[in-house]
Amino acid sequence: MIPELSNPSVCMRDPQRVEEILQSMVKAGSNTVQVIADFDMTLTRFAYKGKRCPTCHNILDNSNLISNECREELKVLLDTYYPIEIDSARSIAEKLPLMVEWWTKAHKILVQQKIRKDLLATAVRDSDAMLREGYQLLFDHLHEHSIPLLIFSAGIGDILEEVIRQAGVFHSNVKVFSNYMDFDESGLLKAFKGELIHIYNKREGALLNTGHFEELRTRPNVLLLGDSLGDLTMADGVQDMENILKIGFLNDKVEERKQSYLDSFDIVLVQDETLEVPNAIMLYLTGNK
Ligand SMILES: Nc1ccn([C@@H]2O[C@H](COP(=O)(O)O)[C@@H](O)[C@H]2O)c(=O)n1
Ligand SMILES: [Mg+2]
Repeated sequence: MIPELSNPSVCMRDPQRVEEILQSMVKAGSNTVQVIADFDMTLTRFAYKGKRCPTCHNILDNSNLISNECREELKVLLDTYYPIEIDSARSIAEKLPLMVEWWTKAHKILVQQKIRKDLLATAVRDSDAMLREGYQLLFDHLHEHSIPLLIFSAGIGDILEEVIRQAGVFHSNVKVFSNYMDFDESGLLKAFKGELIHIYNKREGALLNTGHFEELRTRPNVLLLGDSLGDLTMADGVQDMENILKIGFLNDKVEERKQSYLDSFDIVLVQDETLEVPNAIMLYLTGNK
């Protein structure tokens, strides 16, 4: 049906079920579809030429907006908590308080640095952050077809927006739920706004934004893109959902995590740095292929 579903990176627990969901979505029409995507390591690359690409947080960690001492502290946190984030031997319940601990400690350190708002764009420009290959087609195609794209990220909203702005794809159909920085009147970081979003409370984040999902009530068919099992709850605010197709990028610790990803996502993309498969699905749903 979609040749890209035979790519070597594609794994599916139940290809028949994927076909049924796609057919049902095509029948309903692309004007009933919305896309909900995670950002770090989903819309952005996990690695390029063998080197890890940064998350929103890492863009700051690696920048000169923070002191060397702070960089060291953030690195210790990353080295402590990232292995926990991807540890398949621990349950989400066990990991959740540790993830809260990670985000809380990191944000506290960042706030102490009095980061300047006007320097964020330079930090992004100087970083190694990269959207996945095929991003232009995905963003532009969704925009051309007026399909809403919600980017739901436990990263840093201000950085995320800058990444997509600099890539020229922050179109009017894009909405972002994330952790936003709060600056004082002189433009120095003083706090993070609102409720913290970490990788395991996206359901709560979604339910705090019922207004957004209410507006999209006529779009009960969802294409979900994520790289963490926590991303599976990003669509929990969608009202009267009819179909959901869940695509998961499995970037790291592939063998240990493959089975749980296959059990949870409809399509698993193993170490695939491109958006080729989501794009092929998008084109199929909009009748362009
Ligand atoms: N201090 C931190 C905290 C989290 N991260 C990474 O951010 C990712 C979350 O962002 P999403 O867009 O994927 O929701 C998460 O996977 C963490 O690894 C970080 O780098 N530093
Ligand atoms: Mg992610």
